[in-house]
Amino acid sequence: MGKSPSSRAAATSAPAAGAEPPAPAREPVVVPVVIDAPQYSGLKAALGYLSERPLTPGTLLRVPLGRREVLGVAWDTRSGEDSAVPDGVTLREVAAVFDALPPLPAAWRELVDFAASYYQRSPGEVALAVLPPELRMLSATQLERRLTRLRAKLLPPSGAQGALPAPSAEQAQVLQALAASAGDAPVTLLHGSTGSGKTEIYLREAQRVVEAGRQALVLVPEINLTPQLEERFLARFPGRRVVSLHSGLTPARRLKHWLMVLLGEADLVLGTRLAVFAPLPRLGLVIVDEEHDPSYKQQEGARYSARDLAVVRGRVEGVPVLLGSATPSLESWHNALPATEGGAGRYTRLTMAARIGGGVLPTVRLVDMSRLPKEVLRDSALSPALLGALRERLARGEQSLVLLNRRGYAPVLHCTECGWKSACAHCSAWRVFHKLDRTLRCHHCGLTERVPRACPDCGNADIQPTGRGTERLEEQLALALPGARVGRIDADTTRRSGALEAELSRVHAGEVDVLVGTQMIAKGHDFRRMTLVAAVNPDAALFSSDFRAPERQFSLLMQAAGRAGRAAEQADRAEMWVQTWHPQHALYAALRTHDYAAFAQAQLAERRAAGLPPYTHLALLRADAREQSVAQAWLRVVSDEARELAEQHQVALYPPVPLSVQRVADMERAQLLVESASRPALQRFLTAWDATLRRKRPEQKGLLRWAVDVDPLAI
Ligand SMILES: Nc1ncnc2c1ncn2[C@@H]1O[C@H](COP(=O)(O)OP(=O)(O)OP(=O)(O)O)[C@@H](O)[C@H]1O
Ligand SMILES: [Zn+2]
Repeated sequence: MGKSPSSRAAATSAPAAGAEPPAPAREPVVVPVVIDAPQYSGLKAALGYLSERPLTPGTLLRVPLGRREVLGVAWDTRSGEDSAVPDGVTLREVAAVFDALPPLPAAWRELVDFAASYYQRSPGEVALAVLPPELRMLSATQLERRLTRLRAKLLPPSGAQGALPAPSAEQAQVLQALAASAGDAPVTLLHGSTGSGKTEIYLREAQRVVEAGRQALVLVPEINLTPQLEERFLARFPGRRVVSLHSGLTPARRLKHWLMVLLGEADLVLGTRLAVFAPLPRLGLVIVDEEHDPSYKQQEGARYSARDLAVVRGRVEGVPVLLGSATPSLESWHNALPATEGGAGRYTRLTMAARIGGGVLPTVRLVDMSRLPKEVLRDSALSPALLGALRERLARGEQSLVLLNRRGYAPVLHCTECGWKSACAHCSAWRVFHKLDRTLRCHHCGLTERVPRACPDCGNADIQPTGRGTERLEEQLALALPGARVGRIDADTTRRSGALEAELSRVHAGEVDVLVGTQMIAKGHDFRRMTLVAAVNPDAALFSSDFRAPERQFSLLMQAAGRAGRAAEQADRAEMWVQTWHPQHALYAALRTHDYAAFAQAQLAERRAAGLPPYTHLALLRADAREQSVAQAWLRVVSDEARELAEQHQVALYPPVPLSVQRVADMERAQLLVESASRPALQRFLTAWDATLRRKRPEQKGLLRWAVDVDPLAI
């Protein structure tokens, strides 16, 4: 290799082995660069910048934009495009090139391009949203300094590995099947009961890949919720580098971890949805734990599904993808059902029905609340029978978990005199009463005020809480079970960093008898002393207008039930209690028998009959404005404009409607549903419609923003 500065520069930016290093160029060339430009700004494609030498696609750089200088990524020249400077066009020059970093891999750019086109955004918006924010702040020199420091501190990781548990018979079968098919890079759905030992499968699969010199990517729903899982991974890879990637890291840490990934120094990446874009140069396997979890769907900006992108990534890179859950999403279940059973037959399905150690799943008990005398329910959310069962656990020194998916003390305060209620001034929602700091808080916009001493409308001093949240439930449990150590885990008690870990370790250490909480505690945790789980008020989801509500509720309850009886010796006395006014409901019947397959079959039949996903494909066009009529008017205009286009693509457009929580932070929200039997047809329609959306946007005075949501979670 030559020693002249220009050939050194060319060599650093040269593509991987095999390709000719580009000759030092004298004429400046045009480099396509993607930058963070939101969709509505009208910039969809890459921008051209001048560079004195060709830059490998994937190179990070800084470019001028207006009066600012922004971070960008050199992008691929599309076939037919010329890198010569076009006549009569003035292009600006690249401001700085991050030569010290390897370019982002081609597979990474392909994934970003796919996500941008599928979710109707610009590649730049997707790319910049998934790069560590800290990168934007750094100059090339500062980054180089960070890299030097990072490399100096990269000591070989140490730690000794304990003895591995011998795989159960089912685990052994699954491992064998996975090893046999790995070469075909399949997508596998691992349907394993709660406590069947799915994590052990992930660990061993990851180990196989890492030992072969490749890297494993493991996605989890919310890393902070499961510190236990991170520890298990760390403990299992001594001498290897396990790196976490999620938005809870400090900016400096997130950059450091991301750099380790890009430099190929990380053997295993454990991360949340944004980690699906981790630029691993030697990827060998993608695992998606709890693949049904709604948090895999990004809800703002580029609204991507990390689970779906994981599958795309596997295809792009030719590596296996393993999706795991005790309650798979109906989409994945449908994909894994063989065609002979009415499914799509796209994924391989592997099953682990038994719990580790041979323990059974908890007995499900339904308490018919409609039979209880009114007096009983006036003061307490807890039926006498459930209280009795909790006392039994206390007497035996076992733990219980009480689930209520609503935080705060009471969802609303009301005046007993004039009927005033604690509405939020900025949202179409009630403000929740939090007793601890005596505040009324809006869970949508965050507006927080002291509880008024008297009714703001009539001055009556008697204002009362209606309904109950976890804070009130905790108080009632402490009263009803004297001497019991009651703990609570929800978004309020865990705001302080480290608080969740502390409370969870108290639970694991047996210092809590009854744990109250929201869905945060219902999933993933490997509690060893829990023999009772109770859902206090789960009925609301039965009558929701959202077609996914039953699926979500069933999965939540089944996951919650899975926290009980995880230690085999206690499993036969483990119980899941459900307090309900509708004990006959089919959802509870399926829960009683732990029959996910039957529930899925019934739901899929309903979805097919109603023309809902996975049998049709949906997208939402959302619009926000100060007034509802303005938002809806714009939706109507762009929908009218698209009438012919929709017909041509066999896509149905529904009338605009307000969102179920119509106003949030003084913003009126409306949406329009787009539906098609064919995914490609929907894609083609959305791409063609995009021009209309941009053209019509400035014509609508008062429209604040709009966005397309492909495969929306809720409609
Ligand atoms: N082969 C094995 N031998 C002994 N113990 C095992 C084995 N496999 C897993 N375990 C233990 O069994 C327990 C349950 O396993 P794990 O947490 O992986 O279940 P899971 O399938 O992920 O459940 P969930 O879906 O409820 O999270 C854990 O404590 C784990 O350490
Ligand atoms: Zn509000």
